[in-house]
Amino acid sequence: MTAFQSVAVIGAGAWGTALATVAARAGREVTLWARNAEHAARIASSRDNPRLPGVQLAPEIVVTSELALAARADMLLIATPAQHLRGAVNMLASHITKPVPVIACAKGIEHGTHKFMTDVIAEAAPHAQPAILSGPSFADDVARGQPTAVTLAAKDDALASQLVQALGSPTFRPYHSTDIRGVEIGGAAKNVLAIAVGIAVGRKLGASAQAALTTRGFAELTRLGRALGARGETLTGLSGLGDLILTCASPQSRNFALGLALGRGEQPPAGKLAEGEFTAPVLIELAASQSIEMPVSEAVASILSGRSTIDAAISGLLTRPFKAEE
Ligand SMILES: NC(=O)C1=CN([C@@H]2O[C@H](COP(=O)(O)OP(=O)(O)OC[C@H]3O[C@@H](n4cnc5c(N)ncnc54)[C@H](OP(=O)(O)O)[C@@H]3O)[C@@H](O)[C@H]2O)C=CC1
Ligand SMILES: O=C(CO)COP(=O)(O)O
Repeated sequence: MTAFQSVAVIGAGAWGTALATVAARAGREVTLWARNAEHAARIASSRDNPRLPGVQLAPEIVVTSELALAARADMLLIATPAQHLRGAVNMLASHITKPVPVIACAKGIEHGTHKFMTDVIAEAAPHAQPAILSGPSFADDVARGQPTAVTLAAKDDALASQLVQALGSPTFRPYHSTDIRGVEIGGAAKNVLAIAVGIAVGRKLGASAQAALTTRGFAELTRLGRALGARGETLTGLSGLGDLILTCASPQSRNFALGLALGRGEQPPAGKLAEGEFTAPVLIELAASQSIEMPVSEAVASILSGRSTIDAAISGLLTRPFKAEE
């Protein structure tokens, strides 16, 4: 028996829809909230979400645009884009009058404030118990019940463990942790690094370059993580190295796909959320504030902002002074 019988997922996108399926598979009573009433009604009747085509939503999942209805759940999963998470939690705040786990499922760092998702939750909803869920998990794979493992971190280890029990199943295996910041850094940075690797592949630099760039990207992710107090086992775990490996190796990743298109000189896929595009500028601001070098992320930010061409950025990385590996 779980302490959390009912789950509400806020944000009926690809990831929110997949997470609703996860919670239903785990035996929870599930409500999926969409901000748009028409979108909610269409999903409720068709059981199909255009943001996750080909996946039939389980009949027992309630789909609504009524926030008060969703907010009644024992635990809330926030699956909006990272830059919109504050807005969503602000809307929920008046409904959260007692301690309720609010799990950030978005991967990013807030523009302007440089805040990570759980800090945004804490600010926007003081009664919330913030947690973060992140790891190598494509929504389509998860929704189809393919085996997936992620990290779920909360400040309190017992709470993290209870949340794992509430959501876990043989095909969705969350590992609990108390290293909230370490989990958040991995999920945010990997999206930026995936754009870089996608560019390299789009430029046909070869599999060796793809491996080198992924590895050196992990080195800078680790540098920032250590500076912000992340644990080694988190950075080398599912939410760090695990998600980086996944996202840097497959065009199924929208961030990798964005980089691939840029590298090929093509238009990026339309209407697809690539969080790394939004995270890049704030990630390098954060790194600079910690005096941490993140050359790969810097290159991505300069390409995306138009400050540098792809060829100049690649040349800049390849002509960096030789140094000891760390
Ligand atoms: N897709 C994936 O494989 C995975 C995604 N994630 C993370 O999940 C987060 C969401 O991504 P994903 O679901 O893929 O993105 P999608 O683009 O598929 O969906 C985003 C959802 O957020 C909603 N939304 C947008 N703006 C707001 C807002 N201001 N307030 C409330 N809801 C809003 C959208 O509503 P509307 O439809 O009305 O526009 C949409 O339902 C990202 O941070 C991503 O990194 C994590 C793991 C896997
Ligand atoms: O976070 C994800 C996989 O873990 C989804 O990756 P993209 O956002 O790059 O599609």
